[in-house]
Amino acid sequence: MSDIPVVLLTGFLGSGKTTLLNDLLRRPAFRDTAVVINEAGDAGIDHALIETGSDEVLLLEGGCICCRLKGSLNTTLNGLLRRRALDGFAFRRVVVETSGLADPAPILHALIADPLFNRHFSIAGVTTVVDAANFPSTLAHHAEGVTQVALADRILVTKTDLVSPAQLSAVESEVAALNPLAERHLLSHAGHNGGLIWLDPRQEPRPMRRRFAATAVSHAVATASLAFPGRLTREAVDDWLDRIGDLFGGTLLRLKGILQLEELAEPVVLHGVQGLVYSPGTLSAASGGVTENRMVLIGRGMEEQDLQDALTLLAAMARLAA
Ligand SMILES: Nc1nc2c(ncn2[C@@H]2O[C@H](COP(=O)(O)OP(=O)(O)OP(=O)(O)O)[C@@H](O)[C@H]2O)c(=O)[nH]1
Repeated sequence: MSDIPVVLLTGFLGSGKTTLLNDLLRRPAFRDTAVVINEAGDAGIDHALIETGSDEVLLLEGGCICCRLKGSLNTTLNGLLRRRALDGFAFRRVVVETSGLADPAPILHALIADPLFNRHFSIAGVTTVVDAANFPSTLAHHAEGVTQVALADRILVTKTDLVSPAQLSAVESEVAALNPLAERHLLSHAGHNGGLIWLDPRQEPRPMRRRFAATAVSHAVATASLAFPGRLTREAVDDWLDRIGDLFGGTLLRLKGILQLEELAEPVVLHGVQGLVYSPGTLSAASGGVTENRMVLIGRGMEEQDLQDALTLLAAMARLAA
């Protein structure tokens, strides 16, 4: 997979996204990063990153590219590709800082649905910043805050310096309940850990900590994951995707999988968001050596048992085809 990896950086208003980004952009290892910023209502970002720049795309000191979101994200990313071809703006990865009020699901959905995006880019994960000091009130009042955590591959808890150990532990429990599988990091000052925004570029779903994990969580977000042996046919996978599409429709927020297909030596990566599924390609043996099947499902407003049943069905199909 030689596409340009794109990380979505989400997190509620004021959680510390820009602080982390500023830190990331100062690191030599991230010189060739393009940053897309959703400007809507984000006055602070102007000061922090683009200051007086009136151009939509700005070459930052140190070599990173900073770009304001104009129109859709897809248009902006394609504009970046054009600038790369015309002006030689070289970049090898993209971080998209979403607005603090954004639900990442429709953003991922729009990217996945765009053939042009899939030709040039691939989704390298969702990093969500959680403000330890304000998380309880964010959860109580803003549904976007729930989805931002539920869909994350990596969660960075900021402002741990502003809360007591008991408060922090309550926040950690809430976060773990919403998303038991995401990698979590506690930051005492966000700016010192910007590099954590970036996920493992292998773009695979995170390894399962347990062979089977399914959790009923608050806010009606359920997560289930399964690692299972065997090989599947393409037809079996299509059939399973049709079935879970009929069953869950838009309530299935996210699907991530690595599947071993009968026809292919290397495992196939699957991404799905709100009913739409795509495969960015195969995982080379060099980038992980995954020999089993892995699937993660995240849904909203459904029974945990439904997700478990869907995964059990897929595992049964693999056994039949093995
Ligand atoms: N004490 C403390 N302050 C932090 C930490 N991380 C960020 N801040 C502060 O929190 C405030 C908001 O940080 P930003 O980085 O602007 O947050 P943001 O998520 O980009 O905010 P929006 O643009 O509104 O979505 C700033 O004053 C930061 O200095 C942290 O870990 N500890």
